[in-house]
Amino acid sequence: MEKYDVVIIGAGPSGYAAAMRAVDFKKKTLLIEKNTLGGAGITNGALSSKTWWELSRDMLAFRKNLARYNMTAPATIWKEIQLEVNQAVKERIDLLQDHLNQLKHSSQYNTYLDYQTGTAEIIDEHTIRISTENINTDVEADYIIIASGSRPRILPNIPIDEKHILTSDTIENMDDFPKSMVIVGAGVIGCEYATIFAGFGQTKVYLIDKGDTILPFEDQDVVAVIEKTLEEQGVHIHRNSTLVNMEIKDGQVVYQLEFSDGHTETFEVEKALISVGRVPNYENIWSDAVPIKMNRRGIEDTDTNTSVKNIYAIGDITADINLVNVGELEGRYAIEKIFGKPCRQLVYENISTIMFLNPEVAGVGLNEKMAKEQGLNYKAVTVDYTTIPRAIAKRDTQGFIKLLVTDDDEMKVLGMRVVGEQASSAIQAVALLISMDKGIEELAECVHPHPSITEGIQESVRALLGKSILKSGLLKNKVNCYCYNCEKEELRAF
Ligand SMILES: Cc1cc2nc3c(=O)[nH]c(=O)nc-3n(C[C@H](O)[C@H](O)[C@H](O)COP(=O)(O)OP(=O)(O)OC[C@H]3O[C@@H](n4cnc5c(N)ncnc54)[C@H](O)[C@@H]3O)c2cc1C
Ligand SMILES: NC(=O)c1ccc[n+]([C@@H]2O[C@H](COP(=O)([O-])OP(=O)(O)OC[C@H]3O[C@@H](n4cnc5c(N)ncnc54)[C@H](O)[C@@H]3O)[C@@H](O)[C@H]2O)c1
Repeated sequence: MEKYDVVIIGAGPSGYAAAMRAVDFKKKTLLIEKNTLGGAGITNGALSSKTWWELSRDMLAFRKNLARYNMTAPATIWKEIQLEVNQAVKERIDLLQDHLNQLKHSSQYNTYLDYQTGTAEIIDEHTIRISTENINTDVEADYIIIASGSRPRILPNIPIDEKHILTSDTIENMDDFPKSMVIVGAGVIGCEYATIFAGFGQTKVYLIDKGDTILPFEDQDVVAVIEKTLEEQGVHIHRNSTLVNMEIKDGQVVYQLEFSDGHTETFEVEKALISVGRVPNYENIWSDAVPIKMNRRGIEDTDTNTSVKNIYAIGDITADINLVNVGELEGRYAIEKIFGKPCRQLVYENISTIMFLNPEVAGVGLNEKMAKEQGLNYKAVTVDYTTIPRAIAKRDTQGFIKLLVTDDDEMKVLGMRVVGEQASSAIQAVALLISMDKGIEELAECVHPHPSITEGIQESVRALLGKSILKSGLLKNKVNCYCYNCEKEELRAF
C-alpha cells in the first residue's frame, strides 16, 4: 500500500490550498478529487457566478450609456454570455491543472505531490479507499484532511428537477434567459443571481425569503439600498409572505404565497432558483469505524482538528463560514499545525467579504445587528457616498460607509460595511486594523490619494474622533455619528 504523510480529500479551494502548503513542508501528499478541480470555488460557484455578475454589470452600464444617446441596447445573447463564463471557468481549471502538471515534472517538487481523480472514503483512521469506475485502491496516511465541501440545500416540499426548478448547481446551464424567474431564499446567492438577471434586463425576477427582508442577516440601512436598486431594475420582492406550495405545471413553475393578512396568491413563472443555504458533503466520506463528530451544519472542528486525532477538516465541510478565503485560510493553517507551527492564530474576525450586488457590499467584522446580539455598546459613523468626490465623479453616489468601534477611549474597530462603488477595495485598510487589534487613530492620520473612495473611510474615522471636514449631523443623513447603549437599547447622536 502506498504511504503518504498527508492525504487530502477534495480539490476545491480549501483542499488545493492545503496541498500546496504541504508541498512547502516537503511532505508526501496525495490530493484526491472526484469531480472537477477547483470545486465550487470555480464551477457553479464563486468564479462562474462572479463572471456572470461582471458581464451583467457591463450590460447594465452599456444600456445606461446608450440611453444617453437615445439608443436602445440590443438583446443580450445567452449563449454568448454562457460561452464567456465557460471560458473563464476553463481558464482557471486549466491553470490549476497545468500547475499540478508542472509540479509533477519539477525536480524541486516532483516527489511531494500526487493528484488522483476518484471518490475517497476513509476506511479507518489511517486508510483511505479511492474508487474509480474500474478499480478501488487503498492508500495509507499519517494525516488525513477532509475538504469535501458543500452543495445546495434542498427543501423537501419543492420538486427540484434542475430543469424548471433549479439550484446554483444548474442555473448557469439553462438554454436561454427565462422570461420570468422566482428566487426562493434572498440570502447571498439569491440576491447575487437576482442582481445578475436583473442586470441583463431580460428576465422578470421575483424574490422570496422566509425572513422579513432580503439579506436578513444584514443591517436594515444596507438592505434598503440593495432593495431600492433591485426594485428600480424591476425585481419584485414578495414581502410579508410565505411560500406555501410550488409545483411544475405544463412546463411552468406555479407557486402560491400566503400573505400576513391571510390572503393567498398564485404566481406562474418560467423558472425557479432555490437558494436557501448549503449543506456539507459528508455522506460516505468516512466509515462507521471512524468516530468523526458532526452536527447539522458540518464537521465540528476545533481550529481544524476533528474529534479524531490525525484527521482534520477544512472549508465548507466544517460548521462555520462558507467562503473561498476562509477555506484557503483553514487549509493552510491545518498543514502548518500538522507539520510545523502556524504563523498566526486562526481568527475569523478580520475576514472580509464582498456581496456582488448592485452596488457591491463589502464587510468586515461586526455589523450593528451582530453587535446588538452580542450585547455590545458601540459608537458608529455613517458617511454617505454623496460626500465622496470620487463617487460624484463616477456619477454613482448610491451607498454609504458605516464604521463601528468600541464605545470607549480606545475606539477599537468592531466592524465595517461599505455599500457602493469600489466597496471591496475600500474595506482592506480596516480589515488590517482589526487584525492588528488597533484603534482608529492610525487610519485618521495616513494620507489617502485624491479622489478616492478610501477618503470616505478617513472621513468616517475623523468624524468619530471629532475632527472631520464635514461635521456630523449638519447635512441631513450625510455624516452621522451615534452611539448605542445595549442596556437601554438606545441610539444617541453625538
Ligand atoms: C453560487 C456560489 C457563489 C459563491 N461565491 C463566492 C464568492 O464570491 N466568494 C467566496 O469567497 N465564496 C463564494 N462561494 C462559496 C465558495 O465557493 C465555497 O466556500 C468554497 O468553494 C468552499 O471550498 P471547499 O474547498 O471547502 O469546497 P468545494 O469548493 O465544495 O470543493 C470540495 C471538493 O471536494 C470534492 N469531493 C467531495 N467529496 C469527495 C470525495 N469523497 N472524494 C473526492 N473528492 C470529493 C468535490 O467534488 C469538490 O470538488 C460561492 C458559492 C456558490 C455556490
Ligand atoms: N459573495 C460571496 O462571498 C458569496 C456568494 C455566494 C455564496 N456565498 C457563500 O455561500 C453560502 C450559501 O449561500 P446562500 O445564499 O445559499 O445561503 P444564505 O444563508 O446566505 O441565504 C439563505 C437564505 O435563504 C433563506 N431561507 C432559508 N430557508 C428558506 C425557506 N424555506 N424559504 C425561503 N427562504 C428560506 C434564509 O432566510 C436566507 O436568507 C453563503 O452563506 C456564503 O457563505 C458567498
